[in-house]
Amino acid sequence: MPNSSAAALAGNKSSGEIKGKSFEAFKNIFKYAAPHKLTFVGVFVCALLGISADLLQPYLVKIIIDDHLAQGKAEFGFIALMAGIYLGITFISFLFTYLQNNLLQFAGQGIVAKIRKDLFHHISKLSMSYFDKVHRGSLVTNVSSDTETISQFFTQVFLSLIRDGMTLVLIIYFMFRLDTTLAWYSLTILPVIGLVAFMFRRYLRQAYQVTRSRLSRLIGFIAENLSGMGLIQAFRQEEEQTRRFNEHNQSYWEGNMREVRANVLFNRTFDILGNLALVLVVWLGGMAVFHHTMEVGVLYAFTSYIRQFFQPINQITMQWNTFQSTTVSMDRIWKILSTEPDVKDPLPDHQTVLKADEAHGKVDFDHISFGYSPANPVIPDLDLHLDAGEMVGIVGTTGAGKSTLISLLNRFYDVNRGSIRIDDIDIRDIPQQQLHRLVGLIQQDPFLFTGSVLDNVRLFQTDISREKVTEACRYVGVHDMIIRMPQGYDSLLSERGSGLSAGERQLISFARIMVFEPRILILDEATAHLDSQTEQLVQNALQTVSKGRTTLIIAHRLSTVMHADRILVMKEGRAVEEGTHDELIAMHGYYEQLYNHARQATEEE
Ligand SMILES: Nc1ncnc2c1ncn2[C@@H]1O[C@H](COP(=O)(O)OP(=O)(O)OP(=O)(O)O)[C@@H](O)[C@H]1O
Repeated sequence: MPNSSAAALAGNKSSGEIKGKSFEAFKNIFKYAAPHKLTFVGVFVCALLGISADLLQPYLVKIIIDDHLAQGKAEFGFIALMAGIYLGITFISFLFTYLQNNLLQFAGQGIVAKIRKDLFHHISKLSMSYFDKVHRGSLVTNVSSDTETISQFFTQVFLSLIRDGMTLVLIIYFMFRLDTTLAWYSLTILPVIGLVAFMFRRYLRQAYQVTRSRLSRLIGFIAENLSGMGLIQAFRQEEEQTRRFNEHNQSYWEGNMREVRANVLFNRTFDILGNLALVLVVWLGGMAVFHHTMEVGVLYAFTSYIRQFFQPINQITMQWNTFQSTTVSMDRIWKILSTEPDVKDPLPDHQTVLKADEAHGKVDFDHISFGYSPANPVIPDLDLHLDAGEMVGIVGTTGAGKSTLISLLNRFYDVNRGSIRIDDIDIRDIPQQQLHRLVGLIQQDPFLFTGSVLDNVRLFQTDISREKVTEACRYVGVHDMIIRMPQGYDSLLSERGSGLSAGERQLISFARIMVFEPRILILDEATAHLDSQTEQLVQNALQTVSKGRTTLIIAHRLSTVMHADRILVMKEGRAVEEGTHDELIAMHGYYEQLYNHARQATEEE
């Protein structure tokens, strides 16, 4: 995964450019560590004390052997004192290692929690055009596993660099202190270690990347299947999907096994090298002891150090993989954090305040032009004006640009040419938060959050009272249904409100409108999925909700818009006809064709 993503991220840029970008990402993500500077100093001090205590132990035994036992001095008091000091050192090592781990976790988790918070907040501010381009699944990966990789960097890689780096330096120091010649001999093994580490590193990285990419494919497959479960069962695809799942599962298992085998091989090779070094030390040191040029205690301490010498090297090498995936994760996260939204709030001195309770709701689309790619306009030129409180229906063929018009009024995108004004104020001059309080949107499939009915109606704004919510629900005719639920308004709705019918979900979204009272109301195919009986219920609610609000209704079913004050007929991004239902029928034009077509379909049904 890291490699392919890095490649995707880099596109066809030169490696110099990529390195520059990675460095920038590293620098910026590292800024998150700045507030934890003191904690890191604490980690460093604790690590130094913990490791020193660890490495003093063989030295202490050396003193006991050489200065006392070998000299034939068997002073019980002294040995007991040394044993006490040994125990004390063990306790100090435990204490500082414990403190160092806790401090590092505290800083690491704090850093990542802040990155995750900023990332989520930033993503929620990005424009719709961004979500058109980016796969949502990869954003989920960014927020979950990329931040987790960064967490591993601060808690594991960083720890390894500090702890294992210092251990190595101190071991080398003690070895040279004990016997310079034997220390030099021991270090001859270093180039071999370097070569083995280099060879394995490449192989391990490849194995790791393969496993990661197979895992994300497996996760993607599960997510896709869960969201399409209804369709899978309806088309009896269970067996086929299980077969495909097994393929993904098997391939992930194989990748994992390859990674495990490579890891075991690498660790065992290191063990063999460690034992070879030990044999070398015992052989050379034994000879020296035999010829009385070295004390037995020195040989004991040396063998202890050489045993400990390989572990930190092994650890640092293993962390290299995590370090590489961290670079990729930091790149990806920084790429998101540095993305500017296309739709921006006005600068403070250009802002115009338009509060929902003070606005009239007059809307003007002044010769607007828009295309998702500017070269390919979906709406070439549209001029539409809505009076305050007017209800306008928009009909037209699929792809005529009706939903696009709504997205533009909500400022999910900005127009390429012309302007949209509410109460004569360009919507680009209104802060987006105010604009979204002014304009209420009801979509074909209303989005319900996991939470109680109460919170879904008031959108988790606890300052809105239960009474206000109940009143709104009564108003739109959904109260009776809610109180029949086991916990009434406190009943928990599952993901996207899957426990409710389409009509019930729609009525709850109408209640939201009543609670938030926007001046302008937009319904985008709000009744498309409803049977005619439920549609009637929703129509009644609509009459209630739209009273006194400027309302824009997009509908395929002409019955939904027939009673609007005015109907606009759109074709290929242009308004081709306009008038009341009767006027449009009298024109014998495109609307009449749509109407006759719809009537024929109803009769056939
Ligand atoms: N996010 C997008 N990115 C690129 N093109 C888009 C996007 N959304 C819509 N389009 C294109 O813009 C055109 C207008 O789409 P729009 O959804 O506004 O039509 P519509 O009239 O609402 O259609 P329908 O009645 O089927 O919902 C279509 O050609 C569509 O393919």
